Amino acid sequence: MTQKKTEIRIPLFSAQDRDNLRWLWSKYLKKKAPWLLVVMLMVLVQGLVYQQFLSLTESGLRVIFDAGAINDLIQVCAVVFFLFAVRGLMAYLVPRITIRISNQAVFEMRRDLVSHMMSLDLAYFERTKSGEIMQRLVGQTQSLGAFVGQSTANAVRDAVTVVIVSGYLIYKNPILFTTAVVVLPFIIWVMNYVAWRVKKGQIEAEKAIGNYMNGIEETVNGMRTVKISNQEPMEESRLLEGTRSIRDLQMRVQTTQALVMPTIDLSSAFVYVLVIGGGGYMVLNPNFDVDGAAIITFLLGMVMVFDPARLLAQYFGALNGQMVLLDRIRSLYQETPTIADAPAAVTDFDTSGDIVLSGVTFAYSPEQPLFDGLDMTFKGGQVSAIVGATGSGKTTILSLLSRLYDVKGGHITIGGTPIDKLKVNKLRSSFSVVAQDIVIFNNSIWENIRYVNPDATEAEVWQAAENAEIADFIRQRGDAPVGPKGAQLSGGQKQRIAIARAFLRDAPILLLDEATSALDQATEARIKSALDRLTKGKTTIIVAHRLSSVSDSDSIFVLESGKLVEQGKHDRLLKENGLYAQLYKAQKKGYDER
Ligand SMILES: Nc1ncnc2c1ncn2[C@@H]1O[C@H](COP(=O)(O)OP(=O)(O)OP(=O)(O)O)[C@@H](O)[C@H]1O
Repeated sequence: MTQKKTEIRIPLFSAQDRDNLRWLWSKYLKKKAPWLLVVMLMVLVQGLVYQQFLSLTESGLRVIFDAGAINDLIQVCAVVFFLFAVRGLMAYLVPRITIRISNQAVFEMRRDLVSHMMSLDLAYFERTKSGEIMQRLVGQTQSLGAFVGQSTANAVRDAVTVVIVSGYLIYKNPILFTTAVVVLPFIIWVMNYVAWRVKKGQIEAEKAIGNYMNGIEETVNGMRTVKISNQEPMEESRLLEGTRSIRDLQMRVQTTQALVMPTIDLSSAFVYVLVIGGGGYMVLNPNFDVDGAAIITFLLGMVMVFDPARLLAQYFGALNGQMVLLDRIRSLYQETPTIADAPAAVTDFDTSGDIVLSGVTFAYSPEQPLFDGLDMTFKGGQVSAIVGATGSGKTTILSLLSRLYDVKGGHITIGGTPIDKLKVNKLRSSFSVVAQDIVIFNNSIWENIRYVNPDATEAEVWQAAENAEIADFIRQRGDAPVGPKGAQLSGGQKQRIAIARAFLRDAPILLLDEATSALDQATEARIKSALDRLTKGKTTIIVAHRLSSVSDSDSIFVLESGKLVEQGKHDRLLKENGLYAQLYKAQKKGYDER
């Protein structure tokens, strides 16, 4: 059975579009209303100039046809020149104002987008392509800003001109004008078709551009893997495929938009013929009180209507594409953070107290539950370790403590205070974290360390660097930036920067996730003694695969598939001969065999 292909028509100016426009107006344009009013007045003057020009032309032509006084003709010419000078002045001032308004609106939109983006949960960034975010912050805001500024002002000017000149022509010769507008339904039909196709194409084009930008980011960031796996041709063809689909979609949008001009041109040619024919008939027929000057002026008026009408039609053709951009931009604002300060959030809590997880349930996605009633207590001021197989949920526990994600059930308390009753920034500032995925910025190592505490003194930063055994390397490299994402550094150097950050931050709770896994044993041993000094008296939670590095912890928690299966000190766990003992023996055997 063949499936009938049904095409979903995307509504033009849907309720959503109207709502988006209202939002744009109230958020970014309303406060500029006085300036917009000035623009409107100037635009009105421009339209009136055309009407006056037509009226004066008719008088001038009569002077010529009726062999009138030359002075009258000079007077008409002088006034026409003056009127166009006024129109020229307006044409200069209007863009000056609208460019200011639109660039300011783009600036405010980007500022708000960035600020809103910063408030969003980590989960948003994990499910959204970075290409899409960049596209909103860069291209879409720019394009929309330019459109609402200059293009819309021009469109209003054109609309005013069309209305005023048409009004004048109706007043002068209603019969001829009615004859001329027979083409209107045809123009409306074409415009409707164009607008719908443009909107549909623009939605697909925006998706394609987002995918393309994301592809570039992935390829550039993963160049090491690309090269080592000889996958340059594959990446090249992936990006080529992306550009190809953008080209095809843009061509489709622009080819459709290109229908506007010939439609208007054809319609105008038809109208001119009607006006010359019908107007000529009126002049020749004594039943009509119409002379040659009136018909020439009428024809001139029609030319003056069609030119702005053509631009106006183009504007409406593009407008639907812009509605798509507006919707994309607004959708980012509509993302709401779930991890935020509770209404009566407190700032004071006992950072040295126990960290308790009670009946914690959590899942990254409903299909894959991770914790289902997890109970754990990390004693305040002590060193606890979490061990277990890869994927058992160790890092997730650290993420839940700092509210990078919120628990789905149960609760976590620090010193007796539930963490969701604390101000989020206060909670997070109580942690020094050395994470598995270390983020390094393209700056000097020194600046990278200072990042976690911009108010630190120079001596404090150096002390932290000394503690993390990276100071000599800083002296060697000086202020040289370390490349995007720290590409010019080794894994161990990045890890030492992260450890230096933890020293510099010196927060009351330490979370160390595989903090020394990339270090050679000699460096690890040296850093370990410094870390021991750092962790002294602080609640410390260490996640480690190398069990020998956590064997002296006050308490060791053993996780298996999101469940706490064992807990205790190293010796006791060995005696119990459970999972920990198995893991420990397996690792020891591995070392002994080397
Ligand atoms: N951001 C995420 N979105 C969805 N699933 C995730 C995310 N982070 C981790 N997971 C999944 O949750 C589970 C636990 O991950 P977690 O990183 O906590 O494990 P881990 O014990 O720290 O592992 P490892 O020892 O390999 O670092 C894994 O199955 C992982 O695939």
